[in-house]
Amino acid sequence: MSRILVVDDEPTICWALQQALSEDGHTVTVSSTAEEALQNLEQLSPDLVMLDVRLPGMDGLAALNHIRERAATTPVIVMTAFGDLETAVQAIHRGAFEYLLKPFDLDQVTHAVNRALTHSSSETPSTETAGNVAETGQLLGSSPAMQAIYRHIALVADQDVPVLITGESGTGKELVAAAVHRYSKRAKQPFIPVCIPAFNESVVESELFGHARGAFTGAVDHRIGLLEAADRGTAFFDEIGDISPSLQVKLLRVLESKVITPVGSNEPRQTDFRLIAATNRNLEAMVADQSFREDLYYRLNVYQIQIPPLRERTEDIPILANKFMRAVDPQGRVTLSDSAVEELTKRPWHGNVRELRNVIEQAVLATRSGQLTADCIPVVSSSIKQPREAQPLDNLEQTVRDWVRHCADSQSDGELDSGLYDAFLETTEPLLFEEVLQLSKGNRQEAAKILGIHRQTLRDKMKKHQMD
Ligand SMILES: Nc1ncnc2c1ncn2[C@@H]1O[C@H](COP(=O)(O)OP(=O)(O)OP(=O)(O)O)[C@@H](O)[C@H]1O
Repeated sequence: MSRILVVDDEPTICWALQQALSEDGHTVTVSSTAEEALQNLEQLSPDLVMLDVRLPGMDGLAALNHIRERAATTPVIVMTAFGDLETAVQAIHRGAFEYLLKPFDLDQVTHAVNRALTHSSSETPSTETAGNVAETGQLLGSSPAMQAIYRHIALVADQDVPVLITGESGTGKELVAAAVHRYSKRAKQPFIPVCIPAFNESVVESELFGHARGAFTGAVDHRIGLLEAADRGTAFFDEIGDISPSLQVKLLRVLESKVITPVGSNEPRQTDFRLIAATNRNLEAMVADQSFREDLYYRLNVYQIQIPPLRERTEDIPILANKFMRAVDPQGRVTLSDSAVEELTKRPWHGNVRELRNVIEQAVLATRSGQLTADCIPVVSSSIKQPREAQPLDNLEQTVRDWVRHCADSQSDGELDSGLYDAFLETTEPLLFEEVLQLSKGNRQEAAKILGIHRQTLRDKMKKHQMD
């Protein structure tokens, strides 16, 4: 079958790989250093190299460069137990076929090996890199979950496809989006965060699409919108699950055509941005209950990166906590005690890394000694509390939201006709009055008092709704 060269200094890994791959009929040779592997490369002429990153002497990434120079078409699977974002990106950019995280199960290995052996050389990732881009907003964490995220970022960065990042609030979605941009071919162009729900309804279109001079009072000049500002770069759409049905339609059109028309203009303009979207909502469920357009969902969700909540990767807490401490205490006067780490690991962190950062910053600023102990950690330091149980009011709120969306959806272009307010009152007022009249045992005066309106107003409204 095939000749496979395994380069790893851990004898148990070499043994396990040798057993599994020989069983599949491959001939396996093992080297414990990169130098030895490179010496034997030509003679062995392997069909595949499996290369560990941390090796004594020359490391795996440096060895990868030499392997690519001497055996350009031989696929290389890079393996690591200590992955960080830079390693993952470097491995993929230097032409690794796959990036496997240890510990791996043997099925995973067999699958990767088979794919690598049957790949066409065009599948090998490009070795062009976006250059050594500055490490701003560094992503930290060494948990398996974070390492898997580094791998996703490395694999998708250069592919220029839309990415959907999901995860609870404060898990680092924007940081991941920025990293995808930073390692992409668009890195030298702008990264434009766009949080549509944060805009006032009246300005959202001019913010997104720009406006022509004189389009409305105060529009003294032509102004380009955020989507045009992102031209040749990346637009990051935060909170995508919270945009109105009519904007969903407009956005879909822009994504399909890559053309925008500024408000008050009839000159469409091309814009070529890469789309990265993020949400803390369950978009699949929203598609199922028709509150999010299915066609838009498929357009956004070409590659998905899910970020688990911090409470599911508590291994990352010490490194994050230390980083946040240094931000407010650059001289390193305060240290983190074991009891503090233990306390931090127990917390539910519903506000995730953002909440951890706030707690740590407060604790460092409040501490009088050189050490943060468990009792220095503020108890409730964030407004984000345990999600409460669903209340009847939540259903009411949801019903109102669904009703508005339903009205918009029943219009072909998602635009709402006027008269929504009256239609809403016509549906809801009779129900409200009925319930309150039941409470007051039919006594209208009492009902009006409960409602907080005048008796005559109640009578008029009941008449209007033909409630006699
Ligand atoms: N892995 C990480 N390493 C270092 N800092 C992190 C990490 N994850 C999150 N942070 C920090 O936590 C804060 C929140 O991150 P970010 O804004 O990216 O979260 P988000 O998921 O986009 O939040 P939201 O859903 O509320 O918009 C930021 O200060 C960010 O720098």
